Amino acid sequence: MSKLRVAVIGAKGRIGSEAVRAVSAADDLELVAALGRGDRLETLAESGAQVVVELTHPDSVMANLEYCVGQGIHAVVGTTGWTDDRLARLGTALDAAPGTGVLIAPNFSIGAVLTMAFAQQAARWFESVEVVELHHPNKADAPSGTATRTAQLIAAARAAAGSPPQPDATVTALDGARGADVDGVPVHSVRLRGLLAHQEVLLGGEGETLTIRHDSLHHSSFMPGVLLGVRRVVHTPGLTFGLEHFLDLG
Ligand SMILES: NC(=O)C1=CN([C@@H]2O[C@H](COP(=O)(O)OP(=O)(O)OC[C@H]3O[C@@H](n4cnc5c(N)ncnc54)[C@H](O)[C@@H]3O)[C@@H](O)[C@H]2O)C=CC1
Ligand SMILES: O=C(O)C1=N[C@H](C(=O)O)C[C@H](O)C1
Repeated sequence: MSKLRVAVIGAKGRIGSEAVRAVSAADDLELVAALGRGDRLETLAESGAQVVVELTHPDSVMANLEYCVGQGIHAVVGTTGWTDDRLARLGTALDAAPGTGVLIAPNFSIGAVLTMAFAQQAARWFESVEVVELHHPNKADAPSGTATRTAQLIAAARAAAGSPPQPDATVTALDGARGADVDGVPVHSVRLRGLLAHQEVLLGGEGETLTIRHDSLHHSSFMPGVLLGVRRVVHTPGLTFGLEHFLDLG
């Protein structure tokens, strides 16, 4: 059986270099291109890439994806920075490229995907919920894509359950003291040398709290999700947002 031809953009980065290793080691995949900043996107089409793994920077990802989708190359995207406007732009590009699939995964690690699912499930049962994400200090953005998505899912679950706004009588003396507001859920970002990627969802009710915590301790934690995405995206036209759609979470 012929191997799936895969390219990585952002190949010298923290997660990109791990993806290059993981794709190269997979028996059913062939690494046909590994692009860094300044390399020509045309290399992707010339190499015959069927799937691109995009792991660059929020400032780069749109142009890279518009090129790939325009060429009918499927994409698995870990890069952050997704807004409704950007998703709409990508949707328009995909409409013009029927058969092409793009997976955007705010987080490729199974533990992080489960954290989001558990938080969504728990959200309606607690009065209060806050998200704390903790990352290495070289991270491009804050809050993390995972924390933003987690907060959005929690807010949607609370809205569906008819939950009232969270109790909070605080008068803040300094801007930012209560974190960023994502759909009514406070999100706090910590940047600390020594960390990689971590998240806590804190839920509070009468006389009890529940903490859901996930830690990515190495970039290898993201690779099973990247490889699953590569194998599945070629059979999944259109836009898929979230790796959970490729997992059977029961
Ligand atoms: N979804 C997930 O599970 C994960 C997502 N990420 C996200 O992936 C992105 C990259 O993260 P890191 O690897 O830590 O960053 P990094 O800075 O270590 O690597 C990014 C690489 O992309 C390159 N690059 C930037 N623009 C480019 C372009 N136009 N063409 C080709 N290469 C380009 C940079 O030169 C750099 O080598 C971030 O948005 C981060 O949040 C990171 C880890 C896991
Ligand atoms: O930049 C990172 O490192 C990570 N970025 C993603 C995010 O913003 O959620 C995923 C993971 O947290 C690691």
